[in-house]
Amino acid sequence: MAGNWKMHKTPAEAGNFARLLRQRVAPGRGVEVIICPPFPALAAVATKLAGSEIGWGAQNMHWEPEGAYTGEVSGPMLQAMGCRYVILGHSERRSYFRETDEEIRKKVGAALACGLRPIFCLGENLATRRSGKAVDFCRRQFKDVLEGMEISVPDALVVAYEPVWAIGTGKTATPADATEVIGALREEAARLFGREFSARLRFLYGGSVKPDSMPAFLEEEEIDGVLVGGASLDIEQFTAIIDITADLRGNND
Ligand SMILES: O=C[C@H](O)COP(=O)(O)O
Repeated sequence: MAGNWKMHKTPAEAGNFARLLRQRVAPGRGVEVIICPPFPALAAVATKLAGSEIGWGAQNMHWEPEGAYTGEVSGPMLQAMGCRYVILGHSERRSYFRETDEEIRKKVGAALACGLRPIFCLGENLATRRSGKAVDFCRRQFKDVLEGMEISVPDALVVAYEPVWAIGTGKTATPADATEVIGALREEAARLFGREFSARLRFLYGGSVKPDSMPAFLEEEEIDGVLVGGASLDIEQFTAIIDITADLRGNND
């Protein structure tokens, strides 16, 4: 269960949320939980979550380790502060900041090289969905970013399928639609990295996930978890999502 906070929460608000989350999510529930605050709040979250099972990550990084790139943050800088995850290729970065698959590929490679786990996002827009080409489009995004990449173990990477038209709109893809795309991505992963790797690679669904909409996704065998935007900002909704997941996975001790 990963929460993408986007451009929300001050360091104080983020630290407070992390403290509450730690209190509310009992260890050993068998659900991996990650929150991804904005850069200025990372240190506050890291402090509150130190020594807990809850992970945290960033929402972007540059592909170079250092240099004259005003306003940018590098993978080694994140890694040095204890960060384990980084969201890359989110559709908001692709659309508002014109990030291309080529740049995302460089970022994913740089993150893997410095020991960060990319949460690599992809997904089609509404026009592509309506044209019936969503599966081919997502498969191409996956291949363009990952083909030829050195990935030591499937656990080094997480892939999030987020149809653009479902993000922040209140509309979700159907679980069957998500399964169709993720199934095709798994086939592509098998072609690129082998069957065993592909079977263990984790895929998330993202797009207007709420406590009431998420169980249907988790019941699909292809879907390993969810990437939550708006609902991850609210402690009640986010912990409800975690509790439901623990129940569905049979780990509600
Ligand atoms: O990264 C998260 C996604 O953009 C989903 O956001 P949302 O749950 O607010 O639709």
